[in-house]
Amino acid sequence: MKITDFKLAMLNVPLVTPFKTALRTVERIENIVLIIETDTGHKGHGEAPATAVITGDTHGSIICAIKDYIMPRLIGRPVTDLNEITQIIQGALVNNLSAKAAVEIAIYDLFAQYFNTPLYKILGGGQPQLSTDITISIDYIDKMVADSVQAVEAGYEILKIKVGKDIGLDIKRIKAIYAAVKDRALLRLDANQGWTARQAVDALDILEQAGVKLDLIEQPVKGKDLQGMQYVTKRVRTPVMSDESTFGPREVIQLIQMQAADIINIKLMKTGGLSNAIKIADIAAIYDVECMIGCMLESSISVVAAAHLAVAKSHVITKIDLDGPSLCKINPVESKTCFNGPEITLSDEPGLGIKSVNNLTML
Ligand SMILES: C[C@H](N)C(=O)N[C@H](CCC(=O)O)C(=O)O
Ligand SMILES: [Mg+2]
Repeated sequence: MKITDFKLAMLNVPLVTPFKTALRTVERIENIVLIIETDTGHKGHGEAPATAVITGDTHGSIICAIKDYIMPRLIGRPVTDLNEITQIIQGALVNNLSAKAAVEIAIYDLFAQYFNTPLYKILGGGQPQLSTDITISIDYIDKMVADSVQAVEAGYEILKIKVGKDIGLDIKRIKAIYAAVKDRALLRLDANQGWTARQAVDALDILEQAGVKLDLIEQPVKGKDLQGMQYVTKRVRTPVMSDESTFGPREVIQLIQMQAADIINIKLMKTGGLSNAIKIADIAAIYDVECMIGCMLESSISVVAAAHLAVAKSHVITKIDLDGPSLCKINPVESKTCFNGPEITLSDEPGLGIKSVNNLTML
């Protein structure tokens, strides 16, 4: 099975409700989709969102990196040369991690299709069911409480509450949501770098003393502020998780050695795809550090790739934040993978099990 050609397209899917974090507000998914073609007629699918505020990647940079730097180096290669291909992808240019992720996802899709096996089995097997949390966007307190109650009534048992804009209001937001759902749902917080280290410690002290129990606090301080992450991790009882602080395996090793977080959030769009995500999961397992598998605003193309990885690495990936498809008004992907509220059930079709993708404009 040799790579012969590729197509790029823009995927456009409206969100159920605007997605609001400390960093940005988004109303629709507009992601680049890559379809890699082969001499056997098999097609591999990949996806890259332009999350410029986190990864620095824009639609223009993703298209240019795939079209001009990565894919020309892969045409003619057999997909079974997986390790050589991932080396070429990672070495084709620096940064551009979302573009690299899209290409790697499509290549792993084809690699598993070559063996006529679902990707999670190629990656090590496991039970193909996961249960994800759902994100509650940052908003007025009443709206966040109403959204939280609605999510619980829809079957979600873990809520990821966005905070990080105003520390005083954030404390009120969390207390109000906790009071409304505490017996029915576990709360995770994501400040998306919006607090200082002192603010984070003070806020978590206040919440802990008020009896608010939290599953974790994600990225309380700026991504580059590892000292700040370490300061918070040392002082609060709530587990601290890194997101914007850790992209690739080297950063994960440094963070673990500094004890600057308790948990690592792995996202394919930060690692540049599956090969580095696998390395991070293996490193974390060596150090006995738990991981979350997370996503950006992604549809079920790249989210399903992340889900296959999480199934295969469930011994270390114990927390699931793969709610991208749940936040969308429609699922543009035709496949047997099932998204039913929090439950994700992977298909046993070869590769990622993608039959076709709707809502695409070819580029
Ligand atoms: C969608 C996911 N639950 C999430 O919250 N991801 C964000 C970043 C998403 C974005 O801005 O596209 C995160 O974990 O920080
Ligand atoms: Mg985050």
